[in-house]
Amino acid sequence: MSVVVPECCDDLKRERGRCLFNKEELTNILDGGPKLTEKRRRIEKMLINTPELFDDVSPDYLSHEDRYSNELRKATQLMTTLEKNGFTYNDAVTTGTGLWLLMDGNPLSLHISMFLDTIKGQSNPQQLQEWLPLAEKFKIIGTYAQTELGHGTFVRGLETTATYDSTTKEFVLHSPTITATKWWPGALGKTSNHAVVMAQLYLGGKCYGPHIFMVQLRDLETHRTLPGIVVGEIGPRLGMNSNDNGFLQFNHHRIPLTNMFMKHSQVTEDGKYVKPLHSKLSYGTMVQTRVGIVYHASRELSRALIIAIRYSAVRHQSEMVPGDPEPQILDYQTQQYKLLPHLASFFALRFSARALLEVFIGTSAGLGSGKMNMLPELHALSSGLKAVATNDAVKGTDICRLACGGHGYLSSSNLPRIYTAIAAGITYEGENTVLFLQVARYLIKSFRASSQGQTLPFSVSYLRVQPPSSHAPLMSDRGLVDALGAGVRWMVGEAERRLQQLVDSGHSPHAAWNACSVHLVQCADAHTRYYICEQFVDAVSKLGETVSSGVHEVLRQLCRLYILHRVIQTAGILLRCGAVDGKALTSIEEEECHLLATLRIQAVSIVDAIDIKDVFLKSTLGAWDGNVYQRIYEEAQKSPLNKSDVTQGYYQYLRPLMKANL
Ligand SMILES: CC/C=C\C/C=C\C/C=C\C/C=C\CCC(=O)SCCNC(=O)CCNC(=O)[C@H](O)C(C)(C)COP(=O)(O)OP(=O)(O)OC[C@H]1O[C@@H](n2cnc3c(N)ncnc32)[C@H](O)[C@@H]1OP(=O)(O)O
Ligand SMILES: Cc1cc2nc3c(=O)[nH]c(=O)nc-3n(C[C@H](O)[C@H](O)[C@H](O)COP(=O)(O)OP(=O)(O)OC[C@H]3O[C@@H](n4cnc5c(N)ncnc54)[C@H](O)[C@@H]3O)c2cc1C
Repeated sequence: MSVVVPECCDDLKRERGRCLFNKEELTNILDGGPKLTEKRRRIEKMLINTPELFDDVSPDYLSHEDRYSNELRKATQLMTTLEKNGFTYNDAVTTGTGLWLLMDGNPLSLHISMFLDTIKGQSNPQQLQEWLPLAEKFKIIGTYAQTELGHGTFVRGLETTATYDSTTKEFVLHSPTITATKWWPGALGKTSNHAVVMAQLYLGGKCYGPHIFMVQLRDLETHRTLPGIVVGEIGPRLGMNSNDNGFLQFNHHRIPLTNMFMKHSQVTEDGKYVKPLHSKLSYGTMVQTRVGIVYHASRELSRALIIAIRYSAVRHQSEMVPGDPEPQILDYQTQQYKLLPHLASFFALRFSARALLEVFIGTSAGLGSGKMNMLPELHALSSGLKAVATNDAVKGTDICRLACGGHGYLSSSNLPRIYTAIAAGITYEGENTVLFLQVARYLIKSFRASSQGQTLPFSVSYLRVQPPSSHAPLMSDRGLVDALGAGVRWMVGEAERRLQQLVDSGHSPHAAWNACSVHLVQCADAHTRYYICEQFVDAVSKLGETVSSGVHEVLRQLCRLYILHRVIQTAGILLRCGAVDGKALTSIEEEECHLLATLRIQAVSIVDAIDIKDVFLKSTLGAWDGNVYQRIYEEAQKSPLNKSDVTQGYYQYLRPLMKANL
């Protein structure tokens, strides 16, 4: 059946006709300015004009091995296309385009992110000069091998050892137990010929804790595994199965002294240890990746939202008024309640990701001149935002899937794949509960420091024991954000009180910490969300002076929805600490419903402004033209089961069953 694709279906035409703001202006804001929009579109055009980057057959129909090879084919093609056209792989990552083409995890992603970032951030000048050009030109291909079968979260508990032998000036890498096997690193199984490996440094029989080493794993000509190394792939996962997550064991494998990354700590030829300025500087690559993940999560959430909101404008179901035509499902308040707060979250995360990036850049510049004081703040912010962003992206993506009813469960909607890929983000790069507990540690320390009269860093300054009282009217954006801040202060104060009470009653501080950890995680989550609200309000108010009134109004409404929704989610705490009363909550609930109806009118135009092209959305439900049913039907025709009317399975199994005398 041939498809006549209308320019765009009537429903979407009508939706777009109601747009009251300048879409291009909103696109520019999301990209970070018109120049960045223009650059992103140039990259997209170049990629769209490279047919080799697209799948002929859906990866769903490929074998495990073919999925990997197909993705590797596209990943290498992507790198050469970028290079030939004067772009870097970073350009493809920071615009999202590259990651979207490589739809389900790709075998070069660890190379272009954590492997290169470790070389840039952990090398001394000689190492940088030696390794960076090789890695940038793909002469060596690597990954980040830290997690082991027995330990992922607890980096200090890693078992892989790197023992210095001063007689040969080498480190001996060894995996003493099965649990010391490196397990999970992306691209480790079959792609990488090098890895940066986290191992316990031993000098003269003493352990100096985890340090990073550059290790060659495979021969650069034959790609065969080197002696003393066992490496392979770990098998199918929930998602991202086109990556070759791998395992790695060392059997007394020797590497030169100069292969320990020596920017921050050093080992001399005679085996002396030189301490770093801060003990956690070797965790820098993780921090940098967490910053990137906040952007990544917001982008993936936006893809799901575009799909679900366009589909909700095209899908008609049931009767709102008996006898009337079936309405667009987006007209149901419950559907708006499912989707629009997540749309607001996407904007909130995007502005917060930008603010975090600035903190990261500022802190990194400080580290360059020996200033370590911003490191705890960066660690807490990046941990909290990584956790909230991935939690919300996963939840939001699943809500988008559910909001599309049965068709959201179709692989061709692309929602399952977006979901399984981003779901891994809750676990990798620091499991979210664990990261929240790191944030909580910072909150409690800050709260205690404030009681002793110390000045607090900016992200926690609102926790000070005697904060200035809020002058903003409660129902203003600022007033509600101040109320949320008061709620977090109350929660942290309460956590501190409970901790102290447990210690006073004879518990060790560690036992007390564990006994309060559910509450502590809630404090960290609430603190991070307060920070996000602040960033959203600040960004919208700063933009107010520079953008047109239509765009400003949309941003103001989204920001308001985010705050109202957050207040309702936190109602219990806010009532307990007296920051709001029942009457205020009732009016907030009513206002939220009102705002849903207002935002619904322009919802399609808002997701259009996110400006993700169909080839990157890869969805039968979310395409720009809204031609949903034809696309779903055509995708189904591609199923290999439809190649013949009667399948082999019929002759092999079904027919014998039907003929059997049961
Ligand atoms: C650029 C990318 C772009 C886009 C991304 C897109 C897609 C994703 C692409 C790639 C990602 C794919 C795969 C992911 C790869 C991985 O998963 S790699 C493995 C990641 N592993 C982890 O994250 C492990 C998590 N665990 C930890 O980080 C630590 O073990 C810990 C923080 C939980 C605890 O560390 P310890 O050494 O045990 O700490 P401690 O002795 O208890 O001390 C705590 C004190 O140290 C401070 N601290 C901890 N970490 C840091 C840090 N990074 N920076 C600064 N300070 C740190 C902490 O605050 C405590 O300080 P106190 O003053 O309170 O003592
Ligand atoms: C798709 C994917 C890709 C990955 N890529 C890489 C990679 O490239 N390189 C790499 O080195 N690693 C990689 N990892 C590993 C990843 O970083 C770890 O899985 C992650 O750090 C969590 O560690 P874990 O698996 O040991 O979980 P655990 O730490 O065993 O967590 C299990 C449970 O225990 C809880 N828990 C653990 N510690 C605490 C605590 N202190 N307090 C309270 N609760 C706790 C957690 O909250 C969780 O509920 C990848 C993982 C995945 C899923």
